[in-house]
Amino acid sequence: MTTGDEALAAAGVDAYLACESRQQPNWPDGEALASAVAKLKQVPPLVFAGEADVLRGHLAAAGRGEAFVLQGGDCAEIFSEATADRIRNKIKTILQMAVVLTYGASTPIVKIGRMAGQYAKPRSSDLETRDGVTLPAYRGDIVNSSAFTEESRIPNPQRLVDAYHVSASTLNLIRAFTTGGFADLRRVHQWNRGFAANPAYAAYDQVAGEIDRAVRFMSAAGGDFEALKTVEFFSSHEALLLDYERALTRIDSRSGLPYDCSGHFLWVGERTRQMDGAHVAFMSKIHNPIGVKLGPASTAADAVALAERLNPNNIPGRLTFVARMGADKVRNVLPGLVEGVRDAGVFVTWLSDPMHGNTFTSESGYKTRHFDTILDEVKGFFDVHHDLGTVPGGIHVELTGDDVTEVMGGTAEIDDEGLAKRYETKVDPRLNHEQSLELAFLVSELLSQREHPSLHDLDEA
Ligand SMILES: O=C[C@H](O)[C@H](O)COP(=O)(O)O
Ligand SMILES: C=C(OP(=O)(O)O)C(=O)O
Ligand SMILES: [Mn+2]
Repeated sequence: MTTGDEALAAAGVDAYLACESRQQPNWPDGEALASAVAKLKQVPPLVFAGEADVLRGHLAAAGRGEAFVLQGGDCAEIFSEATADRIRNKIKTILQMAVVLTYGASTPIVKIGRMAGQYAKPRSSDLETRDGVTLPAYRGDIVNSSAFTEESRIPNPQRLVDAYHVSASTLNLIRAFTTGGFADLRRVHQWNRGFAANPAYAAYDQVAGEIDRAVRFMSAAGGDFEALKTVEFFSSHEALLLDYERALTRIDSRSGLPYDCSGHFLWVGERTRQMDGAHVAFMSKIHNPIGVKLGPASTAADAVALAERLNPNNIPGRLTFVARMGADKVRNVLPGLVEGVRDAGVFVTWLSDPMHGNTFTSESGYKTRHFDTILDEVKGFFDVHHDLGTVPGGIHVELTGDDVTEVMGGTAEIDDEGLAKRYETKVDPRLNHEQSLELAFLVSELLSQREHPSLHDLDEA
């Protein structure tokens, strides 16, 4: 055992091993798994604990309404798609959305990618059947391959190590794009102008024009555009494979506390958030800002118990709840949860995931979602917070920067037939580039209706 392992064990990080761990692969080769885990315990961390602390502060601000979170990216990242073009398109889309949202929110936008680590997928079934042939389900590139052959579906521990390296190269490019000039506000704004200039998207031209005037005003008033050439961008993924997450956990040299250095922000999924389960046990010991997905069956008691367990010291920004209720349930189920948490006096940042409660199979057999339902769930989320006087802290969406056809609707009116054109996702349907921007313009409008601190208040702060 290495010294690092001893220190982590002493910090209680291994207590999760005594709990039931759902959604883990059946690795057929225990020795190969042990060897992969041993390698991962030696590699450099992907993120620095200090960066995770900075993000915690931003999430706390979002929980108070002083910032707004945009978390987005693939449902399942794919190793072979970690190319410069695809990563650039995704970053570009998120940056474009962020500029539009900044205008509506009049607050900073906290940008978090479901990127550089989103490789493990929980599944509703262990098996998949096609044309009478049944094989183990695809569980994400970190476990097996999506190709429908017996060989491809065998969990291969070498993939844990591959996931680390692909995450490292993705993160490297993200850091380059966001600090090397690509993210310059004026450049991103010009991309948005291009989008809104398309007659099909004329509905957004007025807001794009207002942003244009705001940018010109800043320029005339001597605004510091140099500072707006770089942006902060954080990485996140579902902490599903505990062998991987544990192997990338390190003791922070500054504080002596354990951080999971596979990403800045990690979340527990709807299928693995049991109070007595291994995921909650593991997450309770790491010091990153963390999230928990809450589906429509969640109760206020569940939410409060999770908050007390995962954030016993009630540290602002430590815990984010990501509500994924479904458009038809958000207005009925979410108020009880938000009220329960508020009345218990626990600090939580609330995000809306309008994707996962709104999935259905189209007549032609595609797993899809409809743009209108996605927007309706976000609206419901804002309504609930408005009625309770609480804070809608951000959105969590599945998107890609490419022109795929996976989600129905939007101005381009993708219909069932249209889904076949470019349906590429290996798990859940993603908003394409244009649908993502549309959503940003529409959410920006909702944000602009929120109460804003007056400039006078900002002065006093
Ligand atoms: O991304 C979320 C889940 O992994 C996904 O929705 C599960 O999908 P399934 O029902 O196809 O397994
Ligand atoms: C698995 C996911 O979501 P949930 O846990 O909310 O189903 C996901 O975010 O891809
Ligand atoms: Mn998904």
